[in-house]
Amino acid sequence: MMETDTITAISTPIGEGAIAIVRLSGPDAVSITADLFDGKDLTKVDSHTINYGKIMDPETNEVAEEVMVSVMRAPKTFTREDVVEINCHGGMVSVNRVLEILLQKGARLAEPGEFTKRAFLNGRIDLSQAEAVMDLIRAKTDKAMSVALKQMDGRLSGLIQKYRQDLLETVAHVEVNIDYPEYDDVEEMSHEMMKKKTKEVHDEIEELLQVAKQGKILREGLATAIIGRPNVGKSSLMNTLVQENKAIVTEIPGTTRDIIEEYVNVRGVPLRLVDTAGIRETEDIVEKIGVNRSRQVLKESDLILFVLNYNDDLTEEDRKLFEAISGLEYIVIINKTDLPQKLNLEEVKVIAGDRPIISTSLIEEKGVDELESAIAKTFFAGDIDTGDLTYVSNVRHIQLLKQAKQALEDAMQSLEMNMPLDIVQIDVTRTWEFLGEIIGDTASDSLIDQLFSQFCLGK
Ligand SMILES: Nc1nc2c(c(=O)[nH]1)N(C=O)[C@@H](CNc1ccc(C(=O)N[C@@H](CCC(=O)O)C(=O)O)cc1)CN2
Ligand SMILES: Nc1nc2c(ncn2[C@@H]2O[C@H](COP(=O)(O)OP(=O)(O)OP(=O)(O)O)[C@@H](O)[C@H]2O)c(=O)[nH]1
Ligand SMILES: [Mg+2]
Repeated sequence: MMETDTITAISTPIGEGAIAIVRLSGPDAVSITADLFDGKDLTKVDSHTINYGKIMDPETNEVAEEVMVSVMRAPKTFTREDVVEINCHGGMVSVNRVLEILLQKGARLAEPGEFTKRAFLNGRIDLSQAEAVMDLIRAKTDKAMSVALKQMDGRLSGLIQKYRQDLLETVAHVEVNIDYPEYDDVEEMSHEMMKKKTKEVHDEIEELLQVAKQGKILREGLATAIIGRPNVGKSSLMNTLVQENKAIVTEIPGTTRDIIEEYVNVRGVPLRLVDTAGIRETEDIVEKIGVNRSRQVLKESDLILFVLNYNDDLTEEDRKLFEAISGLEYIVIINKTDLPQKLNLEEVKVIAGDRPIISTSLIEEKGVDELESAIAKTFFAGDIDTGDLTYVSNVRHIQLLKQAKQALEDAMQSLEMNMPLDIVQIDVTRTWEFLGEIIGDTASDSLIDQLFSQFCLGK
C-alpha cells in the first residue's frame, strides 16, 4: 500500500513562534531537501541525525532560511516512509517560503492528517491508535489525555485483535467440521464450542462497555432522573438527596414546571440529579413544555428513580411510564408510606421484575438509607478496577462495541434455538467485522478518509 508521492506540510501552529517545523514524508523526502540544502550531503548522512545548514531559494540562489534538518530513513519513522523535518526560525514568511520551495521541487501539500494516515496505511498503527493521536491533541484535561495515551499504546487494539482471532478460529473450526463430517457428533461439538466462544467474547465486550460507562460516569456523574406522576413527591426526593431545599415543593400537582438539576454525592457515587415535571397528559401549555422535556431527559439518563404514591392506585399513566423505562436502569420508589395503602404492591412487583423497589416516607425521612444503598449498588454492580477505567472512550468505538455485542447476542440466540451453524456464523462474522471497524481492518475507505480529515494539517 506504499504511497509513491512525497508529502509536505507545516507541522507547527500558524503564527510567530521560536521554531517552526516543515515535515516531509515519502520516497523523495531526502533527495528533495538535499537539493536545496547548503550543508552536509543529506543523502549521505546517517539516519536519525539532525544537521545544521541553510535552505537556498533555487530561483534567486539566496538563503531562504537557516535551519536544522532531521533525516529519518524508513522504516523506523513516524510514517514508516523516509521522513525529513526542517526546523526553521518561527516566522510566518520564512516558513511559508520553505514550504513553497519544497512544493516547487516536487513535494505535494499534505492533506489534514495525511502523515498519520500513512502511519496507518503502512501498518505502524491501527485506526483506533490513529484516533487516539487526535484525541490526545484535543484533550482538555489530564484524564482525557491519559485515556488517549493508553489507547495510542495499542491496549484497546490488542484486546480487539484477540477477540477477532478467537471468533475467526471458531468459525474456521466449525467450517472444517462441516466440510468433513466424518464423525457423528461433530455437529454437536461445534455447537458447544460456538456457544462457549461466543459467550466468552460477549462477556468480555460487555465488560469493556461497562468500564467505558463507569469512566464516563466518573467524569460526568451518573445522569439520574426523578420521574413520576404529579404530586408523588419527586421534588421532595430531590431535596432529601441534595439536603437543601432547592426545588419548590407544594401540595399542588404540577408544581415543578421545568427541570431542576443538582450534583450530589451518594456514597461516593457522583449523581447528576434531575427533578422533572410530573409526567401526565396535560392541557396546560407551560406544563406541557416541561412534560416533553421530561420525556427527553428519560432518554439521556443512566439511572431513573421512578416515584409512585403508596396512597394511590396504579394509574394508566404509571403503567405507561413503566413501559417507557422498561429497557432502562431504574429503581422504583414507593413514597408516602405514612399514608394508608391504596397501591397494589403485588402488581408493582410483577411489572418491576428484578428492579429494586424501595419504600419511603419522605415526610418522615424513612427509607432514604435503603434508597442510597440501592443507588450505590447499581453503580458498583460488578467490581470495578479503577485503574483500568480508561480503555474505551471514543464514541465511535463504543458504538461499534455495542453493535458487536448485539450481533453476538443474535448468534447466541440462534444457538439456543439449535439453528444450523451456518446461520450462526453469519452473526459471528458480523461481529468480527464490527470489531474490525474499530481498528480499521474492515473500515471503508470513506470512513477512513472522513476520520483523518478531522486532523490538523501537518499531523
Ligand atoms: N519532531 C517531532 N516531534 C514529534 C513527532 C514528530 O513527528 N516529529 N511526533 C509526531 O506525532 C510525536 C512523536 N511520535 C512519534 C511516534 C513514532 C515515531 C517513530 O519513528 N516510530 C518508529 C521508530 C521508533 C523507534 O525508533 O523506536 C516505529 O514505530 O517504527 C516517531 C515519532 C511527538 N513529537
Ligand atoms: N404524606 C406524605 N406526603 C408527602 C411525602 N412526600 C412528599 N409529600 C407531599 O406531597 C406533596 C407533593 O410533593 P412534591 O415533592 O412537590 O411532589 P412532586 O412529585 O415534585 O410534584 P410535581 O412537581 O407537582 O410533579 C407535598 O405536599 C409534599 O409535602 C410523604 O412521604 N408523605
Ligand atoms: Mg416537583
